[in-house]
Amino acid sequence: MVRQILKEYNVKGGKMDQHFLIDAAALDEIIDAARLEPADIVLEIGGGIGNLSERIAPRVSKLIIIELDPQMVRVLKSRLSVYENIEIIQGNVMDIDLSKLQFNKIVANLPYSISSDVTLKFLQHKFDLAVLMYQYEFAQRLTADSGGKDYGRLSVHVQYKTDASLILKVPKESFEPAPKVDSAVIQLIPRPASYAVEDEKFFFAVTKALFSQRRKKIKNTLLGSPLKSEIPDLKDVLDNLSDQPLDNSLVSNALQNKTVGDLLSMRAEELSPADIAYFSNLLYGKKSK
Ligand SMILES: C[S@@+](CC[C@H](N)C(=O)[O-])C[C@H]1O[C@@H](n2cnc3c(N)ncnc32)[C@H](O)[C@@H]1O
Repeated sequence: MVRQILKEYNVKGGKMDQHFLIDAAALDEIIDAARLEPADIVLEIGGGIGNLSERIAPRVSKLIIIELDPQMVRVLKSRLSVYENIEIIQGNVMDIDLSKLQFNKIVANLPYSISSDVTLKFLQHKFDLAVLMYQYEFAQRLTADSGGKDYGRLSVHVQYKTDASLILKVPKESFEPAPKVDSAVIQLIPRPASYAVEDEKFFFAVTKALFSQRRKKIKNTLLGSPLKSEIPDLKDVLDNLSDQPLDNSLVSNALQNKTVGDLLSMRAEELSPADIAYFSNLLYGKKSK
């Protein structure tokens, strides 16, 4: 079906991250995961030839599609003309102010070159649920637990804001043209974190600093990081906190009965998002405001 459409409209794909999902079962699973309701307003990034869009539009009150490629916009307009509830915006999602659009769900087979930036952009907005296709390795990073190589800054950021689950692995053969790598569908459900963060901006800055040198011990990483510009006497602050016991009720199993000094001699990937929030709150108290 999708191959036929590509032929009919003479769409080759390959440029602008254009890999079209041809597996109907995978398309249906994406739709199921979005738990679409008649009142939903869905934002789709990269409509392509409309293979996801045509499954979304009949089930919701409105579908807003942002698509970069004018050729794809023409195909979308031609193929989806029967639906009166679709708004197509031609442009780069990274240049579009999403706060000007009203939507409560996001469904997209994303352009992989902007995976990180567009995900962080989504997380600045309010929405109920997102179902997003990523490159498989990237999807693993989003859902990774602390302790492994996939766990990093992005995992902390995404898991602080949402419950993130990998719901489907999609092999490269499910796309036309096939990309070089496999993909996976992630469901994001925003919710308040179970731990407190005193200052979000500072928490993100600490997280970024912690993972800037993931093989080094935390103390050395921080002292060589831009965090020094936020806390000029960072070395003294860390030395003075060193003997302070961590609050067992706020930190993960890996940090039970440990001191700040013990934490500083660990590596960032050993800290859970809650541990990083706890540590960032400690440092925030020492930051000159
Ligand atoms: C992986 S394809 C997905 C197409 C289709 N939705 C599907 O599932 O088969 C990504 C789509 O995003 C579009 N695109 C690429 N970069 C974009 C950007 N920065 N903003 C909006 N759309 C973009 C491409 O033209 C392409 O149609």
